[in-house]
Amino acid sequence: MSSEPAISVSGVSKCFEMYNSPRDRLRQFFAPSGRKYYREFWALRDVSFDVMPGETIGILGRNGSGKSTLLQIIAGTLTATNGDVRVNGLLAALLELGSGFNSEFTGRENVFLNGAVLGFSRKQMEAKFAEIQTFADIGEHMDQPVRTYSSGMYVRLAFAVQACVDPQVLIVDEALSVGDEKFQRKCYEYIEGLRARGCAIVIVTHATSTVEKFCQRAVLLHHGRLHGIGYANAIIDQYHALLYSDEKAYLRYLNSEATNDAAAIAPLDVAVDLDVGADVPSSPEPLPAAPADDHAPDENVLPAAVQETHTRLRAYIENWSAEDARGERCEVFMVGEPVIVSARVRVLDDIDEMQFGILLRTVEGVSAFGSSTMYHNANLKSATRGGVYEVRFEIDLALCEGTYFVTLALAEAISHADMAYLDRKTDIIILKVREPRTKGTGIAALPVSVAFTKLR
Ligand SMILES: Nc1ncnc2c1ncn2[C@@H]1O[C@H](COP(=O)(O)OP(=O)(O)OP(=O)(O)O)[C@@H](O)[C@H]1O
Repeated sequence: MSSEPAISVSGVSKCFEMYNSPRDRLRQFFAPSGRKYYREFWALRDVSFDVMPGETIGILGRNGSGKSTLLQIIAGTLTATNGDVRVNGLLAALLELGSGFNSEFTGRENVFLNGAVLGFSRKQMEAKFAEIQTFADIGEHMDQPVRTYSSGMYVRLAFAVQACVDPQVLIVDEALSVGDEKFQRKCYEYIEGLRARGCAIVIVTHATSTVEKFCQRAVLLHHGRLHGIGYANAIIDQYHALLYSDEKAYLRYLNSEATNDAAAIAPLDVAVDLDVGADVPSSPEPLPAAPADDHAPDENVLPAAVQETHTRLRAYIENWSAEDARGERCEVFMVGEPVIVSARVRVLDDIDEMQFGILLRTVEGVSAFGSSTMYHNANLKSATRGGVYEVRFEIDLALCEGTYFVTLALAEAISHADMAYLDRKTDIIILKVREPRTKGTGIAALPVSVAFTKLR
């Protein structure tokens, strides 16, 4: 494999011109030079990093932090205001749904169109077509216009085209979350194969479990700046600290990480533009962590993920499960049915006070519900070294039909608004919520009564 970076992003900034009205846009068009009828909005500021061949890197960041803008600049569909991006080899990109296909053309025609954009002749695409068709697995829809496709079919075809051209660089923007879970699995397997062949891959996602499973390194963007770059686990921790804790906890987290492992994380300008408003909760929320396959690890052996991510482990979560009201392990529930999620906390140090949090998220990573022992005045007090405690959440699943992922988190409560994370288990339980007859859509299954009344 080449020692040259497959992607080199250096000093990239992107400024968007924000107009208050279409009139201002027109005025700007005719304005004398120097006169500005717009505000500048810097979506990216001075971002630099390299991706090596055979490396998969995840881009994390809150909504609006600049992830998609960065991907579009790497993919060449958007130009940077300052800085430079170099891509070494054939680049394939799965950007937002809708980009790349002509909706009036059939799937088959779009395959050839996309191939041409990627630099392949018709003959070369003909040779690849059977593989693309098998991968996409959309049957006779291949000869229908893509405007008739469901979003799942669309992603199947888009992924099949981009992946089967055997790129040296692959850019994926959340696109995979649209397909069904089986297809997502197939895509990730394919991505692994590409990576093994030396393809450099950049994935933007809100699902930290995806970054954890597929990426060696990750980048954290915050307000368009690069806040961290390093091992995926370390950046996920930093991302969660940013998402779920308050400013003090985030800064303390960064300080402790900087002392523990200066090479793994390179926090930048944190204090300058830290935004503690908007979607940051005022009190601590659950903080997710590494998924583990083993639900009941050997009592004396620490889970590998825990050993990796915590230099000084003081307590950890083990033996988690989801049960129905009869106490039986269960994955499929009816809307409104109670689930009992339980877990054990193994304590390795005397700890004054701990809170345990739970977070339910959709497949797309949207938080559906979170709670914590702190919210219920049920924190674990005066836990002693060697102790094992069980925590149980009984939750009525008032959620619309869908698949939800449960994350568990354990934190030391330092003061009411401050905490330090001890362990997290990200997306370790799957709950499938079913409804025999649809009564609502979205996430929350709110009680509804509705009726027509005859007035005349
Ligand atoms: N064409 C545009 N004109 C003006 N502002 C834009 C434009 N495109 C993006 N932005 C702004 O730039 C910022 C970064 O957007 P971007 O889509 O890159 O964020 P993101 O991290 O991908 O967000 P999300 O997680 O919500 O997809 C946002 O504040 C967005 O509103």
